[in-house]
Amino acid sequence: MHVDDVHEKIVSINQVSKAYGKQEVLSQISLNIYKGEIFGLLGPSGAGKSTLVKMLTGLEVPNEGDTYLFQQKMPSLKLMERIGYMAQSDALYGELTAKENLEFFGALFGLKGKALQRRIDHVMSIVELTEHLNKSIHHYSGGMKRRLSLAIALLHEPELLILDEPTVGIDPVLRKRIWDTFYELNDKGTSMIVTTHVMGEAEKCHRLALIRDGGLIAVGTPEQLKAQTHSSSIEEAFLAYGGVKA
Ligand SMILES: Nc1ncnc2c1ncn2[C@@H]1O[C@H](COP(=O)(O)OP(=O)(O)OP(=O)(O)O)[C@@H](O)[C@H]1O
Repeated sequence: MHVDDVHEKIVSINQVSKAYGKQEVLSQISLNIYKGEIFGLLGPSGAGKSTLVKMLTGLEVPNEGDTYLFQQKMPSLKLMERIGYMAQSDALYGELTAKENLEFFGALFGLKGKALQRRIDHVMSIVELTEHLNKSIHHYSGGMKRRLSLAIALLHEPELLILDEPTVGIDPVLRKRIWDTFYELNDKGTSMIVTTHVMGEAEKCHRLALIRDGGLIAVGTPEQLKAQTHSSSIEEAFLAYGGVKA
């Protein structure tokens, strides 16, 4: 993280609540995220992580409260160019090849010609799918689809990446490589919000929000969260804050 970036707020979530019918999924969430951070949202399945990140992308709107991205109120179509979003379920065209999918999404972001082809080569090499570029998505495994979704999120070099469980179904060796890439992108100035229920992944974030039953139970650096609860691991800290096993 760059010291100069520390106080530039890129995400502001103010008293946000969301319900689906009678089920309250998010309750009075307030949170700021700063430029240059790799920020993790950690919580068990169903805690509300996906719903929260969908609000940042404009795919969901809160019942109460508001969210700001780059200091502008969401939802806002023009902010979409500045973010790369990787949803939890892959939004890919199964009958197309990986290359055609990348070309489609690249075009949405105004990329074309040689510049687009260069970006496609680059992002496919990051996720180690270069040799599968011309394969139809029907023939991709679940992990390959995840990696392609990540490649698409990286394609237009967004300044903020919002990644919903980016490494689910990805083996540990490639997971490490992908995290190395996250750090490289972060060094070059990309901010990141990553949801996870994997403790080891949470430890890699600069700051974390622990979420349970739609509520924020703690926010801090992994070190702070451990120190405040006299824990030796994030898992222990999460339990100490009243979380259930993530
Ligand atoms: N469109 C929807 N309609 C009704 N209920 C929903 C909808 N989307 C999410 N929910 C419910 O909201 C709760 C939170 O879901 P969400 O996907 O945000 O959790 P999560 O923390 O991302 O979990 P996971 O890690 O399993 O994806 C769950 O109980 C889920 O069933």
